[in-house]
Amino acid sequence: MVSRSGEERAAQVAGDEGARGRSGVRPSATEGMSGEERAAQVAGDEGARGRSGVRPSATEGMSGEERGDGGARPRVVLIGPPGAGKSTVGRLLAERWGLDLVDTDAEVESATGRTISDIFVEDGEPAFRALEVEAVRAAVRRPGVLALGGGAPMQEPVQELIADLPVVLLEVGIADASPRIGFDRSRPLLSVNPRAQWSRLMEQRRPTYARLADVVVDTSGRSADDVATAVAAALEDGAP
Ligand SMILES: Nc1ncnc2c1ncn2[C@@H]1O[C@H](COP(=O)(O)OP(=O)(O)O)[C@@H](O)[C@H]1O
Ligand SMILES: O=C(O)C1=C[C@@H](OP(=O)(O)O)[C@@H](O)[C@H](O)C1
Ligand SMILES: [Mg+2]
Repeated sequence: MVSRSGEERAAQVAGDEGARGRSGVRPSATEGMSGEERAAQVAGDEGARGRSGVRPSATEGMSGEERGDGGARPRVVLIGPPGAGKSTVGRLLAERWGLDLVDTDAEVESATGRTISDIFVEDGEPAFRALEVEAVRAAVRRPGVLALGGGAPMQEPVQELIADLPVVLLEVGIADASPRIGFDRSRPLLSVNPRAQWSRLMEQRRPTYARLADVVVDTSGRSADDVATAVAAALEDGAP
């Protein structure tokens, strides 16, 4: 874990660039962008991203009743690179807490009856990203542990949907990610030149991951069980 004292965490939460504002309201990701940049961002072109901030959540500060969801929300949202262990640690946390694991990749697969790879190959990435947003939209109204796919937090609607939830970034470097995921074909974005592709994607994504995270837990050289313990401890320690 990048262990943060309550003060450091508060600093992160209050920071101008990299976290929510003092009011808890995050600035718009598209503020100040040209129409083209905005369109590229919505369409999933990560190259056009990198501006700071995301839109304030429409539901931030609302009661469960006002949101119309009875107050159900995930206890934690796990984000991070492929191979960070989001799905695995998510399952361990769900078991510990007696909650459901909601994994957006699994939700997309069960909703469509198709694998992520098939959706990418047959319909293209934008089709997958649209399904992913809908999976997150449904998931944020459910109690449980929410594990996102690695690319989900790059989508602006997803950033809005998770804006007022406790977000934990699971960090991992290429050295640990590589043996973990084996760079097989189940992750279509990594099917060609996987190590270079992983590194390129992470270079683009890291600033966004960091900005969205309330807590960062380093998973390198640690078992999934240790990581789950660190996440639970950080949350019990007063993270939002
Ligand atoms: N901390 C860890 N140490 C070693 N292996 C791990 C760890 N976390 C996950 N794994 C393994 O790495 C692989 C990828 O994990 P997964 O949870 O699917 O990652 P993600 O959902 O972040 O892409 C799985 O085989 C899992 O068992
Ligand atoms: O990084 C990405 O863009 C993706 C990560 C995958 O999830 P994991 O991060 O759980 O492997 C899955 O959503 C899809 O293959 C796309
Ligand atoms: Mg996963």
